[in-house]
Amino acid sequence: MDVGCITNNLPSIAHPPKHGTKEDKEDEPLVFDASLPRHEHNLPKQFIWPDEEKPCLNPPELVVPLVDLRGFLSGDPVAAMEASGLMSEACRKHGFFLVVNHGIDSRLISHAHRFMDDFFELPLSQKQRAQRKKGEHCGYASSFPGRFSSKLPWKETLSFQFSADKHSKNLVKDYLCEKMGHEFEQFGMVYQEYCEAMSNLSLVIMELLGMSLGVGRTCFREFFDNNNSIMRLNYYPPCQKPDLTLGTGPHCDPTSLTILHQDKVGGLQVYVDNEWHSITPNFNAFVVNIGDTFMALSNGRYKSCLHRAVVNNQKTRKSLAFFLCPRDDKVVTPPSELVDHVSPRIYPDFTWPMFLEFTQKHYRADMNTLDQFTNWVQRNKS
Ligand SMILES: C=C1C[C@]23C[C@H]1CC[C@H]2[C@]1(C)CCC[C@@](C)(C(=O)O)[C@H]1[C@@H]3C(=O)O
Ligand SMILES: O=C(O)CCC(=O)C(=O)O
Ligand SMILES: [Fe+2]
Repeated sequence: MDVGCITNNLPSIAHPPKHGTKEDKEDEPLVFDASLPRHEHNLPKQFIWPDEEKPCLNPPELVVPLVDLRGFLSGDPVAAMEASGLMSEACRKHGFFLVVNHGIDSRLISHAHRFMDDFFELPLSQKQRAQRKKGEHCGYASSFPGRFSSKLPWKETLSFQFSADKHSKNLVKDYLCEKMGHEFEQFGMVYQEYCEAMSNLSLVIMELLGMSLGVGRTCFREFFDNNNSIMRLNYYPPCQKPDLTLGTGPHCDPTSLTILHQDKVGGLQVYVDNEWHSITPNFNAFVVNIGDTFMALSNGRYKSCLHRAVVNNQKTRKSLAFFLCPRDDKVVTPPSELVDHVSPRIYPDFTWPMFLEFTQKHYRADMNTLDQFTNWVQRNKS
């Protein structure tokens, strides 16, 4: 896919087409309002994915390595070795692992889920106070009609920036209050606290990843110290034809590391050994996966893995995804220990803002994003 795939002006489903109508109305912007009556049996064609990408029924469950952080967090060197070894095995194969005993208060996680319900159940006009603008990654979006001309995801999202810089302590809260109004002060505070917890957990994981790659505990921790990350709330309403569409299409995360908490409904799937596998929800665990940017940082040793989200016809599904990203001025270059004549450089130097702009303005992230970005960087060099 290239720039041509990104277009806009789609028919509305805010007033669902009458049953059986062939053509949707082409004259209104598409809005996807979960509060609409869910009698819609004929999905608008833009939500119907090609046969080769439609979800498969009852995929096998992926046995995901479960990394217990308790020992490492209490300073036990043997536990640290065990944890980094488990991560190494997972990251060389499919890039996914679970972390438990992470030290994050379960009440904070529950509040974050509850406030998601409060937000996405608001009237559409209120959610649109935070409407995502064309070319930007923050804000409220529903199925991205303004971005893509087909294969629309069956979801609503709210995305916002988190900065670990000490001068940006209230960035999340201030953004959400500015967009939604000061009655969202508590909403903003919960996600400010949640993002701080995610950032701290990311740095712990980066220490273990550094150890597992033999570059030491501080290498990646320092690289992501003042991270400038993205928090995304994914809200997947029930769909009457869940076998025809996807909540989030197949992709590798372009970011560095994703820490995801999914609710008990389930729907995350990972492509391993040429087959889709489900990841069973576990409230006490975060699902962690390597992204494209960390794959480049590791000079290809660790894999950014293809995954997607399916929907169902009974229950709304929610997931909270924290996408770790380096500070804007950091150059993504693998540590020298990971580059030699046996393992030459695979990807060019880049900064995260360059890669993010590529995904927001030039290319819809899928399973080839990093390779397409590499080609784009090289074409724009000459
Ligand atoms: C940098 C990002 C772009 C996306 C959000 C974060 C990390 C994951 C990316 C995404 C989820 C991959 C699938 C396609 C996408 C358009 C989506 O379905 O939301 C991607 C996000 C985006 O470009 O908004
Ligand atoms: O909702 C999920 O389980 C996965 C979402 C995802 O992969 C993403 O937002 O990048
Ligand atoms: Fe993802």
